[in-house]
Amino acid sequence: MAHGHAMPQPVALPGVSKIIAVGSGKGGVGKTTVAVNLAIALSKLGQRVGLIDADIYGPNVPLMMGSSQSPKVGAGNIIEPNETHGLKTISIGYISPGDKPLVMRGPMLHQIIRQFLQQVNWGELDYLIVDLPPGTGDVVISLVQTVPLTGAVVVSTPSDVSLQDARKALEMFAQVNVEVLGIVENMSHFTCPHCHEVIDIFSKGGAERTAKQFNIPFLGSIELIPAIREGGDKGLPVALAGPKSPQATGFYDAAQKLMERAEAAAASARDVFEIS
Ligand SMILES: Nc1ncnc2c1ncn2[C@@H]1O[C@H](COP(=O)(O)OP(=O)(O)OP(=O)(O)O)[C@@H](O)[C@H]1O
Repeated sequence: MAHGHAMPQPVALPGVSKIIAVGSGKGGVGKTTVAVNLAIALSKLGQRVGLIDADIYGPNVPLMMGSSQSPKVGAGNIIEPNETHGLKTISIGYISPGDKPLVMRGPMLHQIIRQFLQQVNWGELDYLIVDLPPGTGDVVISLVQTVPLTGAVVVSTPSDVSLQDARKALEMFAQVNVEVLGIVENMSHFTCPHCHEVIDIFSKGGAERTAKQFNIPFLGSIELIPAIREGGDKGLPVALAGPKSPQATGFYDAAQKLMERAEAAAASARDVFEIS
């Protein structure tokens, strides 16, 4: 380590075994929908799961989770996360609700991310999922400076514009040394409920091809289904219906694959730690 002003070293959160960031590059591709449903699927598969809404400017997790209580702050300024649908969650939306835009500088953003990680009473968790904001890497930098990440999931639609941004997200994670555990293709195709014809609204298969090209696991595709949007708007994500629900199976398949990848990544990180 060089002398002088050393970069802050990330420190693991006691009790939290894996931290996974969900990013997309492009907004509106369903990143929060995927993060929330993956988190619920993991929890229904027996994992203890927390969810951080790291989108400070446009927090959507409270609406999608149907939770809005202000979190309690206890001794030592420790924040109690909201417990909804079996998950522990924190969002700036719980603290500053309403539609007022939040204006803040970079250091404040960094501070909030640190607080969400270190000052929330997460307890024992198998997975802490972090829903990243779309766009630039500010929050990712705050994250990697604060805690060691197990890896990231990149969400994209199959359209070329979305994939172009997904590739940027892949490069960003590579730059900060975060392993991408997989790509999820969202809004993959639409099955007409009347004629059962499959319509590829945003094209199809592009995310899988991108995954192959970058040698990254493909975690699966999620159909464009009105019930997924309705579930999000009502605060009752479709994954709550369990793995057998036709609308939720895509999320459960992706959650299973993610668990395998995350276990492998966590195990190899432990090996490196023990050797060094
Ligand atoms: N597979 C899907 N089928 C139907 N609707 C979907 C699907 N995925 C997402 N949506 C809907 O698309 C809209 C955008 O999704 P979401 O808010 O999750 O995107 P996002 O990428 O997190 O956006 P941003 O980060 O820019 O706020 C929401 O209304 C959501 O319910």
